[in-house]
This record gives sequence, C-alpha cells and structure tokens, in this order.
Amino acid sequence: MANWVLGLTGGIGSGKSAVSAMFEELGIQVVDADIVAREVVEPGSLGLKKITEHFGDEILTSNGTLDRAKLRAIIFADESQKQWLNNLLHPLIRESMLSQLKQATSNYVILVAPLLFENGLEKYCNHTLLIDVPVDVQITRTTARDNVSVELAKQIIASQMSRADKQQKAGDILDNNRPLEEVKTDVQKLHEKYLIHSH
Ligand SMILES: CC(C)(COP(=O)(O)OP(=O)(O)OC[C@H]1O[C@@H](n2cnc3c(N)ncnc32)[C@H](O)[C@@H]1O)[C@@H](O)C(=O)NCCC(=O)NCCS
Ligand SMILES: Nc1ncnc2c1ncn2[C@@H]1O[C@H](COP(=O)(O)OP(=O)(O)OP(=O)(O)O)[C@@H](O)[C@H]1O
Repeated sequence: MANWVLGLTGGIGSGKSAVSAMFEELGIQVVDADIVAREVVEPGSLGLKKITEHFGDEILTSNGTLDRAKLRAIIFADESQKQWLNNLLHPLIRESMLSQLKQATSNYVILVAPLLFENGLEKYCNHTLLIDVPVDVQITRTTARDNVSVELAKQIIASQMSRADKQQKAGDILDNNRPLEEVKTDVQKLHEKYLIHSH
C-alpha cells in the first residue's frame, strides 16, 4: 500500500491536471479533489439532495444533474453561499479522498487539490508540490479553456490563497509557465526524488 502522499496544488488554471497526468504516466496513482467533488454531487447523492433543498430545483439541469455553471456563478458572487457550499461539500470530499488514498498501491500516491493549503489538507501529506504560474497566465488559460469570463476568473482567484503564500508553504515549486516538454523533464526528476523519499 502506498502510504507516502504527495500533495499537489495550485490555483485555478495553473496546470494541476496536466502535471498530474505526467505523474500518472510514470505509474503513480492520483486522487483528484475536483473529480471527487463531482462524485459527491452525483444524482441520488446526499450532497445533491442538500444542494437542491437549499437552492431549489432551479439548480438542476433538465436531466436532473447539478447545473455547475449556475452554481459557480452564485457562489463566486456571494461569499455566504460559497461558505454554505464549502461547509457541505468539503467534509464529504475529504472523507472520500482519504479512503481513496488508503486504497492506492503505487510507490507513492498524489493528492491533487486546488484548496490543499486553504483546507489544511497538507496534514495528510508527506510533502507538497506547487504548480506555479503568474496570475495573468492563470486567467488566460482558464478563460481559454472554460466558458468563464475574465471577471469570474479573477473572482475565483481572489477567493483562493495568494500565490506568494502558497509559494511560502510549498515543499517544491514547479514553474509551469513553460512548454510542457520542459515541465515533463522536471516531473521526471521530481518523481525520482519522491521514489527515494517514499522508500
Ligand atoms: C461551484 C462548482 C459547482 C463549479 O463547477 P465547475 O465544473 O465549473 O468547476 P470545477 O469543479 O471543475 O472547479 C474548477 C476550479 O474552481 C476552483 N474552485 C472550485 N470550488 C472552489 C471553492 N469552493 N473555493 C475556491 N475555489 C474553488 C478550483 O480551482 C477548481 O479547480 C464546483 O467547483 C464546486 O462544487 N465547488 C465546491 C467544491 C470545491 O470546493 N471544490 C474544489 C476542490 S475541493
Ligand atoms: N505549460 C503549459 N503550457 C501551455 N498550456 C498549458 C500548460 N499547462 C497547462 N496548460 C493548459 O492550461 C489549461 C489549464 O491547465 P489544467 O487544466 O491542467 O489546470 P488545473 O490547475 O487542473 O485547472 P483547474 O484548477 O481549473 O481544474 C488547460 O487548457 C491546459 O491544457
């Protein structure tokens, strides 16, 4: 069983998914908070029931799944609604992630979470890695990928820990403001280091 855990973090659009896919190619299992956050609100889940009770049926799409774009617009415009959602989902996400981490069998396992430091999840990690890009690159990449306005991207970034604070807290920092091929070379070096640490 893998019990050495690497916490991988970075703000929205920093490149966590791109970098964690590189570790997966090297045979390392990944538990991704954003994926778990979708599992805990699947149709029939307690999470979705509570959200519907709180926001009404308008928060569902016509086929009964969560309307994520609608909920995103609400919570990043209203701090108290974001707090309500965080209070509901974060314990559910944490519990599910911890059980998935326990089941991992690779040499070490990666916990990917945008809010790793914000939510104190580093206490479950032996080491942390920050995927680091300047804020303007976060905005460019997020707005190019999602149906998100520059204004909303800025609001989401403002709701997360500052880049400087994350740099302070991180064990390692990976500069992702470079071609992915260069990043991959660094990932290979980090992987070798983590293999040694985890033994
Ligand atoms: C609001 C929701 C429905 C929007 O869904 P959507 O598919 O548009 O975005 P997705 O879930 O892929 O998240 C994209 C990014 O937004 C940022 N983000 C999401 N939720 C939060 C939050 N509560 N606080 C700060 N940033 C957040 C993260 O950087 C994340 O990687 C969704 O993000 C959600 O359920 N958020 C609450 C759960 C949560 O905190 N998830 C973050 C991982 S623990
Ligand atoms: N080094 C890079 N060069 C160019 N584009 C990149 C690079 N790294 C990631 N991207 C692109 O930037 C976007 C954001 O990357 P990715 O989805 O990996 O970020 P993320 O941190 O997982 O985002 P989120 O927190 O929003 O889920 C994607 O479209 C991805 O293809």
